[in-house]
Amino acid sequence: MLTFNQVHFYYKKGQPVLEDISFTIKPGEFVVIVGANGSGKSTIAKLMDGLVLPKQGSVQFNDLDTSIPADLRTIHEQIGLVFQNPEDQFITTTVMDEVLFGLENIRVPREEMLDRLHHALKSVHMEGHLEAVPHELSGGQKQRVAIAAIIAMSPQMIIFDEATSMLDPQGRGQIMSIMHELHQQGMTVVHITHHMEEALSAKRMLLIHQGRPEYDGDPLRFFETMPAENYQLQSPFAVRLYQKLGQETPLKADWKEMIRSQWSTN
Ligand SMILES: Nc1ncnc2c1ncn2[C@@H]1O[C@H](COP(=O)(O)OP(=O)(O)OP(=O)(O)O)[C@@H](O)[C@H]1O
Repeated sequence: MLTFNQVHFYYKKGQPVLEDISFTIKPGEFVVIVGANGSGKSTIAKLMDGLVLPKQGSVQFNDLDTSIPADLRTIHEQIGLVFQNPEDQFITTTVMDEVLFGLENIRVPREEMLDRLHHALKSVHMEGHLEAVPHELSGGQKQRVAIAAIIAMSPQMIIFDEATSMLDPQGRGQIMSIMHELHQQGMTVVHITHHMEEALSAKRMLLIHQGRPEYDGDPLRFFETMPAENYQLQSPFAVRLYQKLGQETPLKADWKEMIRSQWSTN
C-alpha cells in the first residue's frame, strides 16, 4: 500500500537526514515509528504525505507516486496527518465548522456531509460538542476534534505525528484508544511517538537511528533483546520492572498480554 523505495532525503545539501530507507506498510497495519530527537521521524511522515519529496528513490501509495504532481492531490486526500499541536490546524470557530471545512472544500453533498460529520465526531467521542469553540476545549478534546476533521475526509490511512506528546496521561490514553478503535475498524495507522509504552501496543515498530532504519519488527521483542539506550530510547516501564524483579526475558505470556492490552478499549 505505502512503499518507500531506497529513499534519500536532505533539507540542506551535504547534510543527509534520511539514507536509503525502504519499507512497506500494508493496508490495515498499525505501525509505530520511534527514534531519538532529530532522527528523521517527522521527515518520514512528511515524505509519506508528499509534503516533501525524496531526493533519491520514491514514495508510492497504491499506484500513486508522491513525485508526480497529478498523483499528489489524491495522496493528500487518502492520507490524513495529525500533528503534535491541534491549535495550529484550527481555522474556524466551532467544532462543527472545523469538521465540515474540509468537506466543503471537496464539495461533498450536504446530506453526506452531515452523515460524515456525525460519524467523525462519534468516532472520537465528541458528539455532544457541535457548537463548542475549538480553542476553548481541553488539550485532549482539541486533538480529538483535529482527528475528527481528518476522519470526515474518509482517508485510507492516518499518520499521528507525536499527536499524544502535549497531552496529560488521561488525554494520551483517550487518543491511543481512538487510534486502536480506528485500526479495529480497518484504518491503516502510523503512530510516531517518544513514549515507548505506546509503542508496545503495536505489532510492528520501525526504529530510525541517525537517518537509517535500525529495527523493523515486534516492539516487545526489541526491548527484550536489544540495548534500547544505544538508540537513546528508554525501555518501557513494564519491561524495566519485569527485569528489576529478577525475571528473565523473554517476558512470560501473561505479562505480554497485559502490556499489549494497555490501550485497548474493551
Ligand atoms: N524544515 C527543515 N529545514 C532544515 N532542517 C530540518 C527541517 N526540518 C527538520 N530538519 C532537520 O532534519 C533532521 C530530522 O528532523 P525530524 O523533525 O524529521 O526528526 P524527528 O525524529 O521527528 O525529531 P523529533 O523527535 O525531535 O521531533 C533534524 O536534524 C532537523 O533539525
